[in-house]
Amino acid sequence: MSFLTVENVHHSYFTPKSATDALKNISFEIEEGEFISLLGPSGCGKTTMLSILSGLINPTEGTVLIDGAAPISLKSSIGYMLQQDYLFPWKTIEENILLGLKLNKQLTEQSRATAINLLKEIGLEGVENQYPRQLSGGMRQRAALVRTLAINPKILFLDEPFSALDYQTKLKLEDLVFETLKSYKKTAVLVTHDIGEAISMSDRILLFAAKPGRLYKTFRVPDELRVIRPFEVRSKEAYSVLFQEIWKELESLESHE
Ligand SMILES: Nc1ncnc2c1ncn2[C@@H]1O[C@H](COP(=O)(O)OP(=O)(O)OP(=O)(O)O)[C@@H](O)[C@H]1O
Repeated sequence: MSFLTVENVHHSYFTPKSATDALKNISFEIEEGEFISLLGPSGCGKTTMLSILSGLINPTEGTVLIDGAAPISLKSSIGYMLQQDYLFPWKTIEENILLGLKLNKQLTEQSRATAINLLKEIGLEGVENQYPRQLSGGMRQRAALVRTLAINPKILFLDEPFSALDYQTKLKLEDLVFETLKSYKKTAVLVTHDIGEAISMSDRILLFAAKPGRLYKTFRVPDELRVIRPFEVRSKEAYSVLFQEIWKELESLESHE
């Protein structure tokens, strides 16, 4: 059995006057250590899918299993990286990165040392006693990544974590997150609007279509691109070929709306 399985998931949002089919008949699997991107036009259900995968909402129908368990039962071992870093401004970086461990009752001398070491690995040595406002946006997102990794999550959900950053910082952070997740062999699901980001970071890309939200097509990123860092991927011929292919699919989806 795969590490993560989604079987016949259907989700509708009900209001007193209407029902929206946000997701219809979704099935896919993710292997342990895989990096998957969810890509698609606005309203195709990416956020809804991520909320279901992370146990924030229950699907109207269907099942999700992560390592054999329902997402809701894994709450303390699910990691998030979001568009905003959600660091607490009144806490130091060290207090912020240890927060998840504290909440999960996993804070020990050992886990604290591991978290501080991660901070060093990610290039933030010496900022432990600083406050978030003293750091740049990219540094804060790196601290948020350390806070997430500190709890040693089984899986990470990344919801457009780079979209609020300037272009150069975004490219640098894509590299750093990619290398860090690969070296810790973490399974990750990224929601993004950026085709380039999806190709350069993922093993596979799931393209969703809207109205109703559905899994339209899966793209496997060529092996030659999966073994190099995201920034380098962007200069390869195979990257341009896949970019064009996905671009055309997105255009045809939008023209059918
Ligand atoms: N809480 C809600 N109540 C009612 N309808 C909702 C709710 N959340 C989402 N929807 C609808 O469900 C559909 C899928 O929304 P969702 O936010 O999952 O898509 P998305 O692909 O993440 O969009 P975007 O890229 O714009 O963030 C849309 O039609 C949206 O209007």
